[in-house]
Amino acid sequence: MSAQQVPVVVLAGFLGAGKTTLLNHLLRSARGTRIGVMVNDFGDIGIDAMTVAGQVGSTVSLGNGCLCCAVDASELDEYLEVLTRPELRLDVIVIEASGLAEPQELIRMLLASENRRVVYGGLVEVVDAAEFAATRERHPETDRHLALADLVVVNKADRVPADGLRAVRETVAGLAGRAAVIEAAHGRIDPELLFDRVVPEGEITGQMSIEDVLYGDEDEHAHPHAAYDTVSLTTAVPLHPRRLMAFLDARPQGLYRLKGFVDLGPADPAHRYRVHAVGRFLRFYPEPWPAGEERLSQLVLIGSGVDAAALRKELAGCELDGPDDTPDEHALWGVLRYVPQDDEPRAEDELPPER
Ligand SMILES: Nc1nc2c(ncn2[C@@H]2O[C@H](COP(=O)(O)OP(=O)(O)OP(=O)(O)O)[C@@H](O)[C@H]2O)c(=O)[nH]1
Repeated sequence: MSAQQVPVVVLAGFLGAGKTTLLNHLLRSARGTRIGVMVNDFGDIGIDAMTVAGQVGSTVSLGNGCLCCAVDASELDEYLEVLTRPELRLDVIVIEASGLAEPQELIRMLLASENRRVVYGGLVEVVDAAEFAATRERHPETDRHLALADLVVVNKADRVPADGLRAVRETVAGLAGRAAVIEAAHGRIDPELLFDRVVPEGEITGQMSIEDVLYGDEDEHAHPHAAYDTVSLTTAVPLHPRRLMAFLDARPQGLYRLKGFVDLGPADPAHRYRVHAVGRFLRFYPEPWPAGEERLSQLVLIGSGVDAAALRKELAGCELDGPDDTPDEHALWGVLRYVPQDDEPRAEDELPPER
């Protein structure tokens, strides 16, 4: 590897596994390491890009859609070109793949990149320990992703009992071959683990050879997107907390992931609420409205077999309907039940410090 080459690490894992959380931990704790970030969000609104703040001001959102579906690597190359400018002096670039990405495709694109200043730096797969068995059942390709990984982070260790965690770890280790497998809560891994695992040129660790990655059987790709729909919603009308909770409590089984920010209007004018749902897991993280920020609710919903029109209609029904539709003083309680308690980090703890 020449001295000028910047390793590009791919950070992948299924929807909601904790990629953004881990990335923010890295940005916060990798003092001295200059990290460039590319976020490959899924949906019209770049929620992830809004919640990742690069240390060097080099956060680039790849915009709508999934990078692994791009027909050619031109967009990726364009962004790599920007991030590898010598004046940025980046030590490493991390691409956070969308939760529905096919990491093999991303790796292929990186290996095929004509940018001489980058070198593939390995695949980090984040696994949600609590959802692992169910995700694997629905997505057999999980096994193939783990086989490609150089480092697997079994995240959300705090959400499963010790024996369950051990079982997940053993299964993951069996699938991940020679890759390192570590447990983490809230993505708190030692940054050295990631940045030292730069793969020497021409060699990919793990069980698959470089030929497997480059020329692997295309038909094997059961591409997860086909089965998933994304619904994005932006509204300047505040939402009624009680109706929002009724919607969330009754959300359809297929609606696996929901993320974004909501404005609860007069129920709490001082805060916006960051919201995350992953499977049946639901959390709200209140945070002061950033000064000068337009008060919007922005949500991305991802699921399979969901009725997009019905979801839009239900969400529209959560909007406050004129001055008489005012939430009473108890309306916020349902939301507050899902705000993490003191023993669980709040979203702001997972964000990098202000620069
Ligand atoms: N209890 C617990 N919650 C976690 C942990 N890591 C992440 N979370 C929460 O899980 C939710 C999803 O985390 P994200 O980091 O946004 O997940 P992601 O993989 O980036 O999600 P997508 O971009 O949608 O694929 C958020 O509410 C996080 O706060 C963890 O280790 N334990």
